[in-house]
Amino acid sequence: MNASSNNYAPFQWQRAVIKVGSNLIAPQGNRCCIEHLMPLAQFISQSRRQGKSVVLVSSGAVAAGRSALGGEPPASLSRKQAMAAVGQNRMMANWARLFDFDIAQMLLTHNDIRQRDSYLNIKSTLRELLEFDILPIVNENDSVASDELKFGDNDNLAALVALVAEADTLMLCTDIDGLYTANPHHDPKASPIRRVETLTAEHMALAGDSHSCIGTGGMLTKLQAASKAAANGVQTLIINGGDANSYMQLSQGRVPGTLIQAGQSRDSAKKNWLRHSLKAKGQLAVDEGAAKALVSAGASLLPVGITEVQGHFDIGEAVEVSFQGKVIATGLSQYSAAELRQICGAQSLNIESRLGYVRAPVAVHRDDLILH
Ligand SMILES: Nc1ncnc2c1ncn2[C@@H]1O[C@H](COP(=O)(O)OP(=O)(O)O)[C@@H](O)[C@H]1O
Ligand SMILES: N[C@@H](CCC(=O)OP(=O)(O)O)C(=O)O
Repeated sequence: MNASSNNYAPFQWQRAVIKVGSNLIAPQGNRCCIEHLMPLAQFISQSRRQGKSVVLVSSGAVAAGRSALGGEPPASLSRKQAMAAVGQNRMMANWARLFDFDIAQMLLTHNDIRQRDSYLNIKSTLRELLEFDILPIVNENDSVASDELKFGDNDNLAALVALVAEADTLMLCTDIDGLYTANPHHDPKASPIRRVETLTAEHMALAGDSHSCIGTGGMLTKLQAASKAAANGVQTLIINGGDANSYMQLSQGRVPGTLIQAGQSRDSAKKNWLRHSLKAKGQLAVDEGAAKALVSAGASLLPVGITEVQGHFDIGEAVEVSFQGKVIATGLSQYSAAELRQICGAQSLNIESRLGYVRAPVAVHRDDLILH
């Protein structure tokens, strides 16, 4: 299972979701501390200057808010939620001090990602923020999420954000430099595992709990997140996020910590998902111009090119796109069938006058569409 990182091609990434654990945000479990975040903040700034894009998933709200509510570890869910309400604010203020560009806060629950309409809203918001070069900072909406609405841990949340944000890489920044053969805090003989081609039950069995009472999930949730990411064509790095050397290695194309490779390309993962997991609920017939734009120009489908809407579907459901009776693409609709019937054939500028609002300028966004 162990391998040296030296024999591999340089490490590359273009869009990463970087997740930072509570242990780095508030190491003593009560106050935000900037010390461990400086190297990461510099790495993010430098990567953005090189044209890469980053979405940050930041834990630490509960730990950062603890001191305001007595300083003890939370004894109940409501205490934890109140701590998060205080700490989220502190944490964002801390991040704002580290960057000289705009940052944006996005607080999500599991339900928000599960539900089709809010899923598309999250996706569109992320797209807009990244287009304007704003750094999205995501956390679980701890003060509203009850158990059944919760992700519970930010490693798995970050894996889902990586899919929604169309990232190629998930970086889990923690207080240890990667996966070891056992928890090194308990076993001095533990040795690091540098590269994993395919995660197996054997790897999962190596992962134990967190040694501190600040982090949630320990190594197991990181491997679960990596497994989700790999299945969707996203590579995962587990690194020591407080160590400037990790980022230096990354900027030299080397792999610090543990790299868990993607199981397949992102394109084929997306194709499989759209083809096999989602059943099309309707059909959109399009004119020749729209068909050409989709097939030859890699464009999104605009309402103006739709000539007919068939079936009953809701926002975010899958639809087939056909030209002259032949299915040419499948994608997720930004509008319901009823809405599309009102705006088909209309220029995007006229969506508002027909519907009274504009959810999106396109009917099916290119990122949510595969060609047949
Ligand atoms: N096999 C393992 N390899 C490395 N760390 C492990 C392993 N098993 C358990 N751990 C624990 O996981 C911790 C990291 O997880 P956690 O404390 O939840 O961090 P974070 O707050 O960054 O999410 C490590 O500090 C270590 O105590
Ligand atoms: N949403 C919680 C973090 C939960 C969590 O997964 O924490 P961690 O294991 O430190 O990433 C918070 O902000 O405190």
